[in-house]
Amino acid sequence: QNSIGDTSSRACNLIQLSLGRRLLSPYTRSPPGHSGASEEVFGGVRERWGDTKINKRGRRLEFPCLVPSRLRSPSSAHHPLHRLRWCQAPGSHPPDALPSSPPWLCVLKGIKPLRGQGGPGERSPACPASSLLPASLPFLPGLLSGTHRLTYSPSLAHTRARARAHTHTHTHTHTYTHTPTHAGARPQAAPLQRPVRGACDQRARRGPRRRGRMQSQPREHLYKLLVIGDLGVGKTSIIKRYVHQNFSSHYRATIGVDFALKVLQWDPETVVRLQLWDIAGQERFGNMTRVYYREAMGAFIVFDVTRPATFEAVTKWKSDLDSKLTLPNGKPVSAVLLANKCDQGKDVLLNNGLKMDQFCKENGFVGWFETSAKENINIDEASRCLVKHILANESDLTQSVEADIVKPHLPSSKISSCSSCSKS
Ligand SMILES: Nc1nc2c(ncn2[C@@H]2O[C@H](COP(=O)(O)OP(=O)(O)OP(=O)(O)O)[C@@H](O)[C@H]2O)c(=O)[nH]1
Repeated sequence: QNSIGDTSSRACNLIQLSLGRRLLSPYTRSPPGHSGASEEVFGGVRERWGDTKINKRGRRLEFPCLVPSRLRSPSSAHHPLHRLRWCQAPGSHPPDALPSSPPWLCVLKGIKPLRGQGGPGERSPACPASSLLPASLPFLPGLLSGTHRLTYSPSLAHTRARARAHTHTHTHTHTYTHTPTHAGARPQAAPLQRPVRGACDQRARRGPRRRGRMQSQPREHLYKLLVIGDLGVGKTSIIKRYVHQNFSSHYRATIGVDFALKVLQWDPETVVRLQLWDIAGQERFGNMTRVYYREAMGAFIVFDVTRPATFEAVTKWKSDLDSKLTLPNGKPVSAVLLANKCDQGKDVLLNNGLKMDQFCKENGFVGWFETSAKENINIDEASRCLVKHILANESDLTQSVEADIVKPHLPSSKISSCSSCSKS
């Protein structure tokens, strides 16, 4: 338990949330009268907490967890990754509106706004009552230190909404600080050790359409990817290999969900950040997958080539995914099939590559790869295949949003001017 400050105070509100292997209990509201800011390093995240602010009517607002204003951007409330949310602890004074100016925006991670408290969760679109969503904790450290410029493509849903409002789509740019010290910034994987099989549907275009931009800033994409499959097939090991370049033969079952971040330099102009959600194999039998799947852009479905039963479960995982998650245009999210543990040489299932191609076609996978987390085989390739399809999907969606917009198109002779103006 990681409580902060005066926990005996009435105002202290400890919220615990178990995410994956962590027990998160970071949110303790400051006691009344406490107006200073404290900092707590939590899960590698340096957070400010306990600040108070006096609003125009002299009410003191208390914030259980705060992030610096430099994270604010027009899109931050809808940010698919950081899930910046407005939130307040129960019993504290609700603000009349979201603070419109710096210094603070509240960040919510896995906290469900309480109904009946008059809290902003009921009033603010930035904090829907259903915001019980695990946080992107591994991503915040990078955001809170160093200097970095981010061009952020908003989530697809958000793009669509903005496009409707403004009749054109665009990216948002905001500045925040960043030091590439996290694991995602580590060097790329070593080259493959042996020829491997697999296939990636090549129909996806090479990447997002380039748009004319004033300056050549790197474009950043943030994508949530799911890694799902039966117990013990090697999901965690694949992520560990991909992100941290290590492997352990020790098996420890994932509980709930775990997270990791991988940063890819996609091309000289594009950086892709992958938020990998490692979902416990046992979750298919629980109710949480719907929550975990939310807003994901792609998925790896993993099976163990040494255990045919895990291959049989692949179709169940895929239909679970498709029934709970679709892109804004109603299409299924891109999914890549990983036949893991191919180093064990028992890949009878895969001896006929053609059959696997057929299986993927029938079940809506954009590709399949024989992988080994142990020997680092094909993991980078599988990821590139998935990202390529996600980028292509995003590009298609942006275009369809643009196509949806109805622009008035009148012949010039029929363009009427204001009658009162023409009278003069
Ligand atoms: N030989 C071999 N063993 C592997 C490979 N990948 C994972 N393993 C082993 O398989 C076992 C299970 O791996 P995990 O990565 O924990 O499996 P998981 O799918 O995350 O399991 P859950 O968290 O329970 O869903 C561990 O003992 C790993 O060392 C691989 O590519 N080759």
